[in-house]
Amino acid sequence: MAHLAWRLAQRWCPSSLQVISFPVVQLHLNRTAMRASQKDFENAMNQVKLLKKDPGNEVKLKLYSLYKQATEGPCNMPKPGVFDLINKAKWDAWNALGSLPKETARQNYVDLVSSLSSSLESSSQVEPGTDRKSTGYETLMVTSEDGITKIMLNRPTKKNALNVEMYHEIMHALKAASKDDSAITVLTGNGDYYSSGNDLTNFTDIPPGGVEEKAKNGAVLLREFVGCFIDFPKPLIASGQCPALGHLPSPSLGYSIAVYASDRATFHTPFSHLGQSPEGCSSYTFPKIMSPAKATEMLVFGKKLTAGEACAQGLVTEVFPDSTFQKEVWTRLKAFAKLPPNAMRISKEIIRNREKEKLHAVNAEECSVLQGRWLSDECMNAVVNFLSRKSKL
Ligand SMILES: CCCCCCCCCCC/C=C/C(=O)SCCNC(=O)CCNC(=O)[C@H](O)C(C)(C)COP(=O)(O)OP(=O)(O)OC[C@H]1O[C@@H](n2cnc3c(N)ncnc32)[C@H](O)[C@@H]1OP(=O)(O)O
Repeated sequence: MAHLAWRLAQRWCPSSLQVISFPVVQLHLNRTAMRASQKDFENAMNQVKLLKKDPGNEVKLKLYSLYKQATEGPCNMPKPGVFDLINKAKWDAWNALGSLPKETARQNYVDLVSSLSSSLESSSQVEPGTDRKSTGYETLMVTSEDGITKIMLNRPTKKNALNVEMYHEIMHALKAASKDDSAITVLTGNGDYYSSGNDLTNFTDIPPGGVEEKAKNGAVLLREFVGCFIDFPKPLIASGQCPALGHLPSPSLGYSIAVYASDRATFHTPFSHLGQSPEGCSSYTFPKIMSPAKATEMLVFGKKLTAGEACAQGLVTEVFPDSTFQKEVWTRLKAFAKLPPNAMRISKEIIRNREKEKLHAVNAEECSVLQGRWLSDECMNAVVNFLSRKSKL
């Protein structure tokens, strides 16, 4: 119903920019006479994150375009290439709003969310505290409270696999967190996986330059992504209650000053299974943190570690019982966040700085090796097997 309503709602009345009358939408016409405040807008953004059912791509595009129009005004970004399907769809949706005033876009956004909320139930499955200050990301929930910026991967139905958009959004969120007034930053995941690593569908949309161009772009993206972790100036904590697979564990484990895991969490870097090779500087940091022999088991043979094993190996700082995980970890984080922020920054700097150059060099080398791996039959077969539902990890 909401879906249909919003198809109709997209037919703007050019003069007033109000929506054409339709039962569900009509309910909101009275509200369009009012101006949504910034607070209403922020509340609506939070509400979107709590929707239990996915409202579908069409509505999500509408929400995206209204959000962009409300916050940035008319689209003046260069149009993405035809093969960049997702970004092109987003660009088209935003551009279609033309010169719609920011205030009207804000009001329409609030009305759209209100209509969705009344037809789709709100979720009760998100972690506490996530509704306080979300910031319009598509794949993340970012909140900032009590001196802590929390970046939560938020594609739970895809086990928080990192699609290209998520790579970009994490980089953006890290850059924003490095400048905000929080003392510490926490990286976590929503749902039953901290992350399932690189989204294997990233391998599917091949640009005009073919797989070679795809692999080259992938290596550039990965290098930049890992570089953001290397350069991140504040204390960064990875907090994981559930399995962490592949990609994200390595950069976030290697550069976090603390890793908290529940006794349900596992750590798995199955690079060889996928015809790939270590990344996130894990080829350098893991043998240093663990031992070369244990790192080999993990990075070459893809041995999965329990949280307890990872803690014994020094990859994880501390393991908490699953039932009390959130409470215990957040009590601790809140205490840390009260420490003098500059002192923490400087302490992190002195620990990490002498390694920085080395880490950037390792990152560059790993990305270059991976670029070759992505073109190999071993890697292509593994991806095809997953995508054709023949294999899972
Ligand atoms: C040239 C490319 C450029 C790319 C850009 C840069 C890339 C940098 C890459 C750096 C190297 C990274 C290495 C890694 O990350 S290795 C790890 C890769 N991950 C995997 O192989 C995990 C695959 N997933 C699974 O094995 C299982 O899904 C899992 C065990 C995680 C969970 O199983 P479960 O049965 O509980 O759940 P489902 O399988 O039903 O999953 C639910 C839906 O989520 C989708 N899903 C899950 N993980 C991924 C993934 N990694 N990529 C894409 N999609 C994923 C799954 O397909 C289901 O979707 P549907 O509901 O639509 O079926």
